[in-house]
Amino acid sequence: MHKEQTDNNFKERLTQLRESIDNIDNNLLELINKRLEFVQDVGKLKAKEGCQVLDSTRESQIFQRLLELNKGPLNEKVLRHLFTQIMAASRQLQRPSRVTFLGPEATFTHIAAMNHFGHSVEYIPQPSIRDVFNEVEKGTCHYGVVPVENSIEGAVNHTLDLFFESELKICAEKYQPISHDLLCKGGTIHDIQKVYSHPQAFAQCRRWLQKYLPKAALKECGSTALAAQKAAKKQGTAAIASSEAAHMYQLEVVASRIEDAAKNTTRFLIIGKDEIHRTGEDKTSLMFVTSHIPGALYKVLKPIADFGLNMVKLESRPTKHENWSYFFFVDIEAHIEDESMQKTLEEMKKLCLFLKSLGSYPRANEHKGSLI
Ligand SMILES: C=C(O[C@@H]1C=C(C(=O)O)C=C[C@H]1O)C(=O)O
Repeated sequence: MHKEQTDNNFKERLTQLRESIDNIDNNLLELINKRLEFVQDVGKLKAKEGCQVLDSTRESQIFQRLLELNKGPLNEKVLRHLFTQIMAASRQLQRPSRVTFLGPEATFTHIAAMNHFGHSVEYIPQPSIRDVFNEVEKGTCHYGVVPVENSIEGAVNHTLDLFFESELKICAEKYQPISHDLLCKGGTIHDIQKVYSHPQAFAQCRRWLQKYLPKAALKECGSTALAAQKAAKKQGTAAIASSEAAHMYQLEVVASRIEDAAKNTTRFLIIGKDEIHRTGEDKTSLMFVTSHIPGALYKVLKPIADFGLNMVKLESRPTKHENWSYFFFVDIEAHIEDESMQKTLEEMKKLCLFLKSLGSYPRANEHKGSLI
């Protein structure tokens, strides 16, 4: 076949396919707008009854249903991303919501928040985890996002401690894969004399730094995003931060994925004032203090096993009121409305000096990586 003929065939076929895509897009647009009209009606109903806008239980059920229905080629990650954005736009239409997070912008907490709530909400950074709690408590923001544990470094103690004083509830959890890049304003790796980052990021990239930048001075900062801001101001300096930070602070990525261990993940909590209903795949977080008697912790945990519940986390923190006395934190795979959980709590309460539930919320899957 002549080249001209092949070109014409290609163009014709491309035009046909694109026409089909345009038709689908027109239908999608119409359907999304129809969906939003129903969403507005739901919003009016909720406003009348004084109900909250975000219904995590319903959203989790929507994801479960769509994932079962999906036959591809759309993959799970992209499906989740698309519907996160559609639902975020829906919530925003019912009532504009404000989400606060441990800032500044482009921290991993910000990335986790955007992956959870989508791009349609207003994001407000805070200088500390305590400020995130305060803003949600005061009601200036509807939800807060804070880190609670990292797969390599362990618990974020400050977050755990703040739950003692706070009446806020955990409304959701989010696992965010953490990947570090080396960012700088320009030039090459050979020009870098100083590297800024958060101590945890340094710890996570130790071997890489020893190999490629053994002579660079390492300067600790309060967050990887702050490190990026600093590196943006001076040539010859770099930051270890997210690729999102590169984009936000106009830096170049000199080396990507420089962390020593793959599968580095941080678990974030979404805190707020909502009570989240049962989905069937839930987690409940509890905080308690045991008495100072032999076997106290063993006895308090025993009902969890007796009622056949799965404990997925146990953490301890000093109470700070009395030396060598501890708060314990446990996560259990159940909802507080479950009968087995109710019975477990009844038994545990009898054996604790203090016990409170930090909330029941849908269990997140650790392997639903980030897309944004
Ligand atoms: C539309 C609703 O409000 C919100 C938006 C949802 C959606 O877009 O499907 C689902 C749950 C709520 O977080 C609803 O409650 O049904």
